[in-house]
Amino acid sequence: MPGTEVDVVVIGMGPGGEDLGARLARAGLSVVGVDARLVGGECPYYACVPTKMMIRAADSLGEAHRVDSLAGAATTTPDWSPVARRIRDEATDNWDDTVAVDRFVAAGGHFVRGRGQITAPHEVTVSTSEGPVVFRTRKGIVLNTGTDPAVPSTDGLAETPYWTNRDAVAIERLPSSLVVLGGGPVGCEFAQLFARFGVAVTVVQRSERLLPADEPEAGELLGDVFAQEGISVRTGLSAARVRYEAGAFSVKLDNGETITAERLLVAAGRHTDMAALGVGAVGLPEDARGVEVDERMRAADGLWAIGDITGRGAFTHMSMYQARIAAEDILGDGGEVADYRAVPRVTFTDPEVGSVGLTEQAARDAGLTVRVGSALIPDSARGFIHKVGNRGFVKVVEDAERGVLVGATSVGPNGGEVLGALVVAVHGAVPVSSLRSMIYAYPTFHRAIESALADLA
Ligand SMILES: Cc1cc2nc3c(=O)[nH]c(=O)nc-3n(C[C@H](O)[C@H](O)[C@H](O)COP(=O)(O)OP(=O)(O)OC[C@H]3O[C@@H](n4cnc5c(N)ncnc54)[C@H](O)[C@@H]3O)c2cc1C
Ligand SMILES: NC(=O)c1ccc[n+]([C@@H]2O[C@H](COP(=O)([O-])OP(=O)(O)OC[C@H]3O[C@@H](n4cnc5c(N)ncnc54)[C@H](O)[C@@H]3O)[C@@H](O)[C@H]2O)c1
Repeated sequence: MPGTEVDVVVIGMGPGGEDLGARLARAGLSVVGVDARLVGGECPYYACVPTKMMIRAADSLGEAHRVDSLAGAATTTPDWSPVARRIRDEATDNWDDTVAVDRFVAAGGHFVRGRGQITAPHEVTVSTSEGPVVFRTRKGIVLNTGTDPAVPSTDGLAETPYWTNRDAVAIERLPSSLVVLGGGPVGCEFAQLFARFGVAVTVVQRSERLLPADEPEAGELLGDVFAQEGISVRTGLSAARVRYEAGAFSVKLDNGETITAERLLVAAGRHTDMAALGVGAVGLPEDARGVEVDERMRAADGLWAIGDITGRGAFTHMSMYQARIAAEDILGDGGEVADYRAVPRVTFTDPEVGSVGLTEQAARDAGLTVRVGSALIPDSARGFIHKVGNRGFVKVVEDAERGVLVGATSVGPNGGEVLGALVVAVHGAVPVSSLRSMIYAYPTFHRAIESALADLA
């Protein structure tokens, strides 16, 4: 097949691919953007934006329950319909990406709806509803294909109408009960928001605690908060068998216990099919979990990769960050190289769990001489004033030889916002002595940073 010659083909238009494609098109390159589903990717249609709208609503209910302790009495009548409406109308345009496609086209890009595959170096074949379309690239191909929900091979699960995040954000009606398989960020965010709407939620988490990628104190605290809110958290367990009969799931755990619920949500991580992307055509392993890239996002001659598939943190801000670096490289502008020392991440539970850089254990494993300090939010003036809902802490991890923070965690009300100061500290390698000499406004939650720094030992 001869194929159309263009400068760049972007396969998969997640947040980074959309941004990079438009940047290159605005710079005058001929750019083809390919997406099998919706331009913008997982984040606006199935992940960050709709889930944070759900959380915003659920947290308003959670906060209303605190009125009793602080300001009299409040009763709530939870109703999912405003949430469903907001997601449909304000977040996703009823899962229609016309606005995003038009934005890309207005920037000068050419959009093709279909599934792209690398079929040779500098060659992409797109399976469209009208048959295959071939493009040859002068500069190269950018992969931003993201991930799909990983579905465990649990006996019987595949035959059931389980939900993934893509189903859960589109529901019109709440279930009465829900089992969540997985206690990472996706499982924890969904578990709490549904529980706050009155759903009876059980989290089954294979690891020994929730949010195992974060500091142990964070997962332990969240487990306590979940228990207080009536969420059943079953750690160190996974499902051995799943059945769906008469409108109910029954989940047999590997300790023999059986849990029943109206719905089951799979939140057990993500996966990507490298073979289907055709990376073997440019000499990359098809059985890999992702695409390895250098500091300018180059994966092979004429191939760049950005976003979740690079394995550097499955976050929208990472996809956008890498997009900027790859775009500058493609345009020959030199530009910056990737620096992953201060990657921030926030799980939007209540309390929010924010972290940056290395955990204490990761810093020790890296051979650093580590000092840690922490401070509890309830012990701070603001935590005392806040009272109910004040659980949280700030923990800082110092490379004692250099006298700089290499990691930090901020859990609490607005924990993700407090994290901002800690990201500056880690990214800028601000000396701990300077951080200690700063003035921290009274009575803010971020004053706990000052206390955690004073605790460094
Ligand atoms: C429930 C949930 C909540 C989340 N919340 C947050 C959050 O609050 N903050 C945050 O930073 N991150 C969050 N994330 C992670 C975030 O969604 C991703 O990191 C983000 O979408 C970036 O992904 P990406 O750029 O790799 O591509 P994606 O967004 O995954 O998009 C990839 C695109 O490629 C397309 N595609 C795939 N294969 C092909 C192919 N062969 N041909 C053509 N097109 C293809 C897909 O259709 C898709 O549109 C959340 C994730 C989940 C699941
Ligand atoms: N706020 C945010 O930034 C945000 C929110 C959601 C997701 N994300 C990103 O999306 C990615 C995916 O998140 P996730 O929570 O789906 O994945 P994850 O891999 O972080 O967590 C999945 C959890 O499921 C557990 N698990 C796996 N198989 C299981 C089984 N069979 N039974 C019980 N438990 C099982 C694992 O122990 C693990 O802790 C993450 O990288 C995350 O950072 C980010």
